[in-house]
Amino acid sequence: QTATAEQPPQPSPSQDAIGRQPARKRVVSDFDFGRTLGEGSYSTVVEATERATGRVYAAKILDKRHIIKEKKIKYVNIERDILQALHHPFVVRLHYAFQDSQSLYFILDLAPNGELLAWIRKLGGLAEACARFYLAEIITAVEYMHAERTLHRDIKPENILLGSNMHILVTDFGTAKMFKKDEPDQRAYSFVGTAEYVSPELLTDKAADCNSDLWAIGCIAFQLLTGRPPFKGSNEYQTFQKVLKLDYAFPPGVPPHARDLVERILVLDPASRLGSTQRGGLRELRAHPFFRGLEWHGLPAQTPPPMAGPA
Ligand SMILES: C[C@@H](Nc1nc2c(c3cc(-c4cn[nH]c4)ccc13)C(=O)N=C/C2=C\CC1CC1)C(C)(C)C
Repeated sequence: QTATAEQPPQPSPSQDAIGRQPARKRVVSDFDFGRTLGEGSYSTVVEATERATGRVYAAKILDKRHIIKEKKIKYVNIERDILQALHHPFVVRLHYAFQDSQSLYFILDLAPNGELLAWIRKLGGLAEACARFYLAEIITAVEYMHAERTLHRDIKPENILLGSNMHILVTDFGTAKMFKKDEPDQRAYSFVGTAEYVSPELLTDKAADCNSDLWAIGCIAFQLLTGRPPFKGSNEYQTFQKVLKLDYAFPPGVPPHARDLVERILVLDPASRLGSTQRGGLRELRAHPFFRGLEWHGLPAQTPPPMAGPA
């Protein structure tokens, strides 16, 4: 198409105003699938390179027959809808979704620096400045989800990934719950999370709400500081007993402010937890002395402190 002097080139009908291609439906053959990154209960996550652009993503692949046999279709649709609805720098983004005869494919952000859990294990916990920074990012991400009427319900260090810039990407919404605007009872009754992070109220009256995600944040805070979750039994039942009895202890060397923050969150009565919905929500955590000096605004634009283990 040649542009004459007086007539600028008109974008051809297949191009939109600024010459961009409209988003074309992707198919399996658009991608080369590579190494396995993680295994979920009903899915595998592998590296996926888009042939046309060379862009590298993560592909969550679900076997359709297995999903149908296990009656998980509802959960898969819930996860896709929630991933499509959430837009935040600290939440993994869904770029494309498609299927072939055997599988469903979700094409998502790749988190090249893997799971936060791997870093905690490698370093035996994080230095106070790192624990502060990453706890603040986790609180920011969960606060955003709660503002979008979404409970994650399975927050844990293996679901908190690290992007190439070492900021967090929260993932695994297969067990999340998004409430409708006018839904009166913002509590969910259908799922129990991972034993080490499950809240006492979920074990006693099966009801999970924002305060249950807050409890998990308290468990993660302990683990960031000490390298291990607060409640860990030799089996799931033992772990549940420890949770119900608030049976945990700090190892020596945890700074007093950090210890105080954990102790104010890991409270059996959900409403009495620092950051509970009854006390005004997660924003209450920002004022705690442990976060003194941290700039809460613009975390995605800040440079994370270099990953380091406890002194
Ligand atoms: C939590 C998940 N594990 C993972 N899910 C995702 C990863 C991921 C990456 C590494 C990794 C990268 N480098 N080294 C390790 C290790 C585990 C990963 C990623 O990059 N992008 C999106 C992901 C998930 C999105 C999808 C849930 C919606 C489980 C264990 C369930 C498979």
